[in-house]
Amino acid sequence: MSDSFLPIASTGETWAWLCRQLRERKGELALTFAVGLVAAGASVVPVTALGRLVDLVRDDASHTSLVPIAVLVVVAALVGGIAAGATTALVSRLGERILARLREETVGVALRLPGQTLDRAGRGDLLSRVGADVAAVGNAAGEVLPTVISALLLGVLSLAAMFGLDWRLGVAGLAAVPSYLLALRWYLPRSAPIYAAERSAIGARSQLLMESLQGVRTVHAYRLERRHLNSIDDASARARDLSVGVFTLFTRFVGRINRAELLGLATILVAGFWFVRESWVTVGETAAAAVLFHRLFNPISMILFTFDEIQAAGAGLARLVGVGTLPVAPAGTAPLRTAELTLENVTFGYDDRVKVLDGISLRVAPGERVALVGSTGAGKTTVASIAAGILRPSEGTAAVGGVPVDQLAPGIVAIISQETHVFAGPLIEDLRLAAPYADREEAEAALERVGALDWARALPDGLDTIVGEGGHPLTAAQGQQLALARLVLLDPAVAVLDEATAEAGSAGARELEESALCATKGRTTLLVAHRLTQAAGADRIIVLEHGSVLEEGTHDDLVAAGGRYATLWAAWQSRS
Ligand SMILES: Nc1ncnc2c1ncn2[C@@H]1O[C@H](COP(=O)(O)OP(=O)(O)OP(=O)(O)O)[C@@H](O)[C@H]1O
Repeated sequence: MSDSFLPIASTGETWAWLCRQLRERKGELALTFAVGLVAAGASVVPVTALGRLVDLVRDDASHTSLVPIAVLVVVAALVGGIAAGATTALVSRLGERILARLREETVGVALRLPGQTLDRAGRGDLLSRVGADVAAVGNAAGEVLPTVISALLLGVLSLAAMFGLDWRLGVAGLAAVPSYLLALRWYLPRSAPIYAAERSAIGARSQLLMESLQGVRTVHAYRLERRHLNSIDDASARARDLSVGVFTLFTRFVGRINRAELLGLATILVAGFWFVRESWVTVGETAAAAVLFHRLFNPISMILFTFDEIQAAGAGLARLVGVGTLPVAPAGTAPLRTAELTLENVTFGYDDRVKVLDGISLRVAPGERVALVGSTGAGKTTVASIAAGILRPSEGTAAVGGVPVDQLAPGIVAIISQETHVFAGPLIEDLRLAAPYADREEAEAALERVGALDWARALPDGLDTIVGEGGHPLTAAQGQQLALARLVLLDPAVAVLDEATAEAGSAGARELEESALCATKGRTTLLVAHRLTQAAGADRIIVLEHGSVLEEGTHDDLVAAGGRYATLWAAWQSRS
């Protein structure tokens, strides 16, 4: 599976998105910029004051003439300190807000993506975008960006100050720029592939480690320890060699930067010497220009050394903005007309090559309970997903009361799929996901209806017990009952149950069947039945084979007809 099935925004799209965000926050941006300028300006002042000081000392000025300079330096230091802190806070706040918006947009789109898109793309890609990519952009927004922006402002203002001292000194300062650019031109094309190789080697090592740990029983059983250790060793060695390569390259890059610094400073000093001899500038001005330039060493290095992080953040941003470019159908709003579920000539394939459903039509009357039966791979889950609006048919329609399911307001159709999820948190909140305003009595009533109240109350903190990942463990059957209780609270007119009891062992299965029956009483219900007792209790049964309807009728009719269902039923009875 390609890891980039979800789109990645182009550079143009990413910039356009970023500019839109910044335009929306013009005021905040202007304030950040203004405070940043004050901070940079305040840090340039003491240096120019130093130049003035040198000239005063050379001219044997009186002690009192030094006082205003000392005051200026102290005030500039205070203002600079405050403004620099404020700039960092403002830039990170701006960055964090934009990032929060991006994360909300991405998750918002991801949650409304059609199931097929997510299945094809692989959830891993999406998870790495909202996880690792958000972290990379967050790091840039919170730490790298404030440094870079302050450094850029300081760089521009320092150059301006050098030109302000004397244009010739400014030109001498500019002379170092080409060496920096050359260093970057040497480094960037070399660093990108080696960093990418290092990242993938580290990824491969983690993958190997994870596989070995997850499959540790198999590894022990087949005595594969040595072989696994050897492969992990090899992968580690590759990652280590690449890391050493990255470090070597970086050290050589630092050498080039140092060379550029040396060249710049030497140019200013030599040129300054000449300018002083020609009486174009004073010694103090030359000294100030040299210190201004020297003070740029740190900021420039910071910008250059964070280039990789900025590149990673840029790539992450493009991946996040890319998710936002996916077309997502707006949530439906149509009200319920009648609770009749219909599928008409529905054709569907997970990919373009194989048709999984081939022109299926079925109808579930209001309040009717219809069971779908068929061998593995017949297409039952696919039909259920289409009926619930999780999958969209390639041809035909799935509708409730004549309205396509994707146009219906939320809460009219609900599905309990094979993967019922217990969300981490108090059990009662898990229930309230379906109905946020439900009170404790309603939640308890829902649990009671599905026969789960007794065990829920018996949990260590009753309904307030933390369940889900890291919380009190629930059995698979309890998880199913919780899902059924959520369905009761949501109170949909149409319920689709896909193997709601399949998880349970045979002892608990009957109890779960009973829970499912109670939860769906009075609702139009389409039920994927793997246990034929569930089908036998339904009003009508539809037998699917190879994506088409093979038989349809009541249990008694189908048994009497002696067809596929009758064979399945006979086999089921002899087994049980
Ligand atoms: N996400 C998917 N991507 C590709 N093919 C899929 C996917 N899900 C199901 N299929 C294929 O579609 C066909 C129908 O699967 P479906 O799960 O609907 O059948 P089923 O009758 O519910 O089977 P089971 O009883 O085993 O759950 C099968 O051939 C299956 O391999």
